[in-house]
Amino acid sequence: MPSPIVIVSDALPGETLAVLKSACDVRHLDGRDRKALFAALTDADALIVRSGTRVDAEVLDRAPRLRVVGRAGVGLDNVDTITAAARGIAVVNAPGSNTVSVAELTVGLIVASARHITAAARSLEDGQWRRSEFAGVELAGRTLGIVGYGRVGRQVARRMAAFDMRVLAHDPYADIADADVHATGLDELLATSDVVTLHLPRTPGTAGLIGARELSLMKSTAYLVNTARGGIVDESALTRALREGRPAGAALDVFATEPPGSSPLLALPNVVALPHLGASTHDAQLRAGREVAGKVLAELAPLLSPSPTAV
Ligand SMILES: NC(=O)C1=CN([C@@H]2O[C@H](COP(=O)(O)OP(=O)(O)OC[C@H]3O[C@@H](n4cnc5c(N)ncnc54)[C@H](O)[C@@H]3O)[C@@H](O)[C@H]2O)C=CC1
Ligand SMILES: O=C(O)CCC(=O)C(=O)O
Repeated sequence: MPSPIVIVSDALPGETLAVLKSACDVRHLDGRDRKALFAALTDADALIVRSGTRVDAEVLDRAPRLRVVGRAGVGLDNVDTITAAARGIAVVNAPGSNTVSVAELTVGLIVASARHITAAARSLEDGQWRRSEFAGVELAGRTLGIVGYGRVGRQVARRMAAFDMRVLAHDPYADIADADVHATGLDELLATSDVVTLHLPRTPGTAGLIGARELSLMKSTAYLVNTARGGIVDESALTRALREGRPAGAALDVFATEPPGSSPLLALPNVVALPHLGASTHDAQLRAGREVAGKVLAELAPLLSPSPTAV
């Protein structure tokens, strides 16, 4: 029996690739090259992606043999799960694999915002020594508002409570029962928080959740941190709001379109921008790779002989 064909269209750890190669014919390409992706999918049994490959109906149309799409990470907003389900294609991901990495990056962005770390570092690299301009604020005693109290939101709450912040959380679907975390409505959270951090998925229901009205509720001294998804925030409204100084600044790991090209957000002095690094630790990538490889091989089991290397 020929080995099943697995297309890998984003970067995966060597260990994951080795596991897949022990049982499958693994082919690499850059998933942003749609032409190459379409051509490779004609005889593919599995496709493994991260956030860089859009797996829409057009992609699935080109893949008549596809049994499984593996998402080496959490967010499934780049995969058309409805079309996949209608065609009997399994979609598997690795929930929890990168929770700690995203929470730790979020802590970094909160501290960087409160203390102007990136702007001050850039200024010194430019040969300037402007200490008073970069005076920040302490986080202790101030209020953190968490929108989306799932895996990442909870880990951020724990870590920032250790900074002695008062923690609010808004999540219509979660049980917010942790001591020292106060459940609130979204508007109240936006109006009272010194830092607002987003940890919810991008879905048709959350796209544009943070728009002009919501931003206008924030304090002029507050910061918005987004390590969730770009499309949750209306970027045009955010650009206008940041130019007007309400909120005071934003730290963004994610953008509505990635890479964000010439987004005006990148040129604003009160924006800290990263190239979607929340899950980019060796630890998280190894966990995500192991989990997704195991799940993909399980879906391919009927095509495998002899049985695959255990993962
Ligand atoms: N920057 C990065 O590299 C990464 C970003 N992410 C993003 O972070 C998001 C959260 O990840 P997890 O915590 O693992 O997901 P999760 O599924 O554990 O938590 C998401 C929470 O959002 C809540 N939620 C849904 N709609 C909401 C709404 N309208 N208002 C408030 N809360 C709402 C859900 O009830 C859930 O509790 C992912 O969906 C993904 O988009 C995840 C991993 C890496
Ligand atoms: O590593 C990636 O592809 C991004 C991680 C991410 O955003 C996710 O897991 O949802």
